[in-house]
Amino acid sequence: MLVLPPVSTPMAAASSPPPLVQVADLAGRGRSLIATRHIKPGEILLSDSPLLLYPSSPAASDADDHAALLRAAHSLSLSSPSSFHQLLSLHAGPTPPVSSSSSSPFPPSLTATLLAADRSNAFALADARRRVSAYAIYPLASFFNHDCLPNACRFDYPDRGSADLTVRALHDIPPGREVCLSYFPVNWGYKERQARLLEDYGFRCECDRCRVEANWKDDEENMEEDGGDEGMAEEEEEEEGDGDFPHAYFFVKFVCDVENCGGTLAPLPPSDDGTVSDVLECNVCGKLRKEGDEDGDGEMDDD
Ligand SMILES: C[S@@+](CC[C@H](N)C(=O)[O-])C[C@H]1O[C@@H](n2cnc3c(N)ncnc32)[C@H](O)[C@@H]1O
Repeated sequence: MLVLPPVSTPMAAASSPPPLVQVADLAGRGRSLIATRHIKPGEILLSDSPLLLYPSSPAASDADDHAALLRAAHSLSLSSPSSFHQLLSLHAGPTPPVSSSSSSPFPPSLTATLLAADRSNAFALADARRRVSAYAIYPLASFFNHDCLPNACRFDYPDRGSADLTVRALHDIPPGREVCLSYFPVNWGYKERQARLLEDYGFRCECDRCRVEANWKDDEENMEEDGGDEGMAEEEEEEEGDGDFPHAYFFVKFVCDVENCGGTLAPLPPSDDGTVSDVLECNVCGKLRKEGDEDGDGEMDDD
């Protein structure tokens, strides 16, 4: 991939990007984050604090969440007009059905913009029991585009009293390559992913994985949702080769095998002397797994 020059967007000028990624405009993808140098597995690409944070709960309806978002945005507009302006400069995709406009402190068009920006950019934060406890919008992490086979994933620790987010590389990333997250658990099937991306983010995904899975029959997709390669016997995998499932390696190495987890595993950050860790951590359940022990039995697997 080309090494792209930095683009001087208003956002890039307002908050200088951290050194490992820079904002660039990519055709058809808008603002994007690009690696500025070779990145090692597990390296922390950025740490970001929320621009806006509002509470939620498993019982909250969309109307409750919208009201909480608008209240938090209103406070921000009063306490920090520049941060509020920054919030309004984030990408705003499709506007969700406006359920709380009558109680909004903003005029209808601004309310719609805020709800759309929230839908495209908010990250759900979960408590220790993995229930949604808040939503947060981050000034830099909002520039990560989506890929169904991401090369980075986010970690957050709200149960430690922090809403900060860090993003770690899953594997080597060459300079100039775009860094992408998955906007939802990577084990979702093709149709579910496409529907969510269109409805909430307003685009059709044409990533490498989607191009392959667009040609799958329904039963192949079900196999992936049921655990993908994990449900596939090793002999079958060898017989079929990787032609129909070229991303099998990704699932084996980077998708957490804890039941109902769906998290992504990233290596722990490299040590101070730059040595890459051979321990991977799940960004949802926190499970640690040694590289080469993909079946999780504590023994090194054979090749
Ligand atoms: C969180 S923002 C990412 C930053 C955004 N590109 C921008 O210009 O600010 C999400 C939006 O980025 C765009 N986007 C993200 N991933 C994409 C992809 N794989 N292909 C095309 N557009 C994408 C969509 O418009 C989506 O609603």
